[in-house]
Amino acid sequence: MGFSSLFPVQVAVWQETIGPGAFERDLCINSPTGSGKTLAYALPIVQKLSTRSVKCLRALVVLPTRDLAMQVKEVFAAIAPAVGLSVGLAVGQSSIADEISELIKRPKLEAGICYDPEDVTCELQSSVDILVATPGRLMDHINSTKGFTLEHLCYLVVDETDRLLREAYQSWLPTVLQFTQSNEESLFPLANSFLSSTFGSLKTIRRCGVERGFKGKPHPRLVKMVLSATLTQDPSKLAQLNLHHPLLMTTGKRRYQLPEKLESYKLICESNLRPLYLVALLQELGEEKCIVFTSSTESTHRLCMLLNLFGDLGIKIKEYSGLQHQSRRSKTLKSFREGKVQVLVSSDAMTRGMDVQGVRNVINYDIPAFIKTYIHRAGRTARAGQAGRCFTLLHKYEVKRFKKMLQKADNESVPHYSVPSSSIESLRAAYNSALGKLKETVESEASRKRKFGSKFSKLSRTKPTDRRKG
Ligand SMILES: Nc1ncnc2c1ncn2[C@@H]1O[C@H](COP(=O)(O)OP(=O)(O)OP(=O)(O)O)[C@@H](O)[C@H]1O
Repeated sequence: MGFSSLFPVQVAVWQETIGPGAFERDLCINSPTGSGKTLAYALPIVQKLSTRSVKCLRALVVLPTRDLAMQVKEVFAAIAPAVGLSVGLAVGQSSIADEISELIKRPKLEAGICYDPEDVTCELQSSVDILVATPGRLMDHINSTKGFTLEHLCYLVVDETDRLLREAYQSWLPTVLQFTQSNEESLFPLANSFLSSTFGSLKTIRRCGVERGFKGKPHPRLVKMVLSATLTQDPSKLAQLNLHHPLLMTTGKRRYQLPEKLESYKLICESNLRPLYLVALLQELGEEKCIVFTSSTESTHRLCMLLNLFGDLGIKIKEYSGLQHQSRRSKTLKSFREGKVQVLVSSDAMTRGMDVQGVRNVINYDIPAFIKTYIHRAGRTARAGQAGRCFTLLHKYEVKRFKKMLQKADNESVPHYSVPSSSIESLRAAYNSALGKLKETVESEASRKRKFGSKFSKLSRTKPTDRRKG
């Protein structure tokens, strides 16, 4: 990967896993954004699985979004093949059938011998050792994919834990924990005897061990690593993970920590002039890659339209939000990574975990409601020890709240950043004209939607008749 040394969190996790800690405890890792948490868990898992002799699904990494899962898969893909391990992705990017064919190996068709695809006794095997998944697709495979089993799972990583614990996501967590319980408490006692009679089937036997540290826990137990830059320390939430002697690994005394080389600034302006200040700031930042965060998908859409109606700013600006289709979002992200787009206007879809090289600036167009959100948004810059800046546009009445919020991350003083008033004045005419055009665009978009909506409802009303005809 071109890295010459490990980052502190990677060294610490290595010590607790491959080093003297020997994976004896589950790990709760709270380390700032961009500190290298992905490799911190990927390295020991790959190291540990490098000696395996039979291929089966042994490590599962769960992430809240598709883009994030794809990013993490790339990290595993960079190191796992070197030791003969395969990595799979279950995020719903392709059809379920395509995904199944990537994840499950069917027995080879020998000359003259056919297998019955409905025959449950024919041995289906995992094609992957490590699976990176989003909760929804994971549940689809657990519920319906033949041959998909968590029976042999040894490692579970819950990345962006606080985000994943916030929602049930079809009860993926209790389901995974249930399927990795001791076999002695198996919900399907008959399945065990059936499986053992199947020729050549592989079994992982989890027993309630009596060894030191394993009392009352199945052994080999499922090792868990949970991570975030803002990891919850609420015991009632962490209890859902059923952790084994959990060890909290953290960089500072505080739960919230900003990257060392991040500089935070505030820009004070009237609410109605925010777009003007934003454009003036973007012009000052020039060609530098920048992410502008808004508070909702709708305001992301409107702001991006407005910026693009400003006339030729000489900056390529695109929208990235949960309102868009995944393929469109992925395309935009690719262009941003490649530097073909300089500014991304984003809703909180981009807030967590996304790692794009060379993002020098983050702008909070809307003040984040919580320090957690500030940390994750700001953390899209100043990654991997690089310098970065986070600007927050504020109304004067918001300054006090903002200061209080940043104190939670030990950030006492946030300097003012001012843009020259001459820049603001020179943009006024373009702003007024852009506002006029925006109104027209929004109206025409709304009427297109209405037309499409009525066509769609007409279609759905005619569908049963068509079906009857057909
Ligand atoms: N040992 C290393 N040397 C140099 N760069 C590294 C090293 N480890 C990781 N990186 C780089 O650091 C960047 C941040 O890593 P990563 O995305 O894992 O951070 P993170 O801690 O998970 O951040 P977040 O909390 O925002 O998800 C990535 O671009 C990664 O390639």
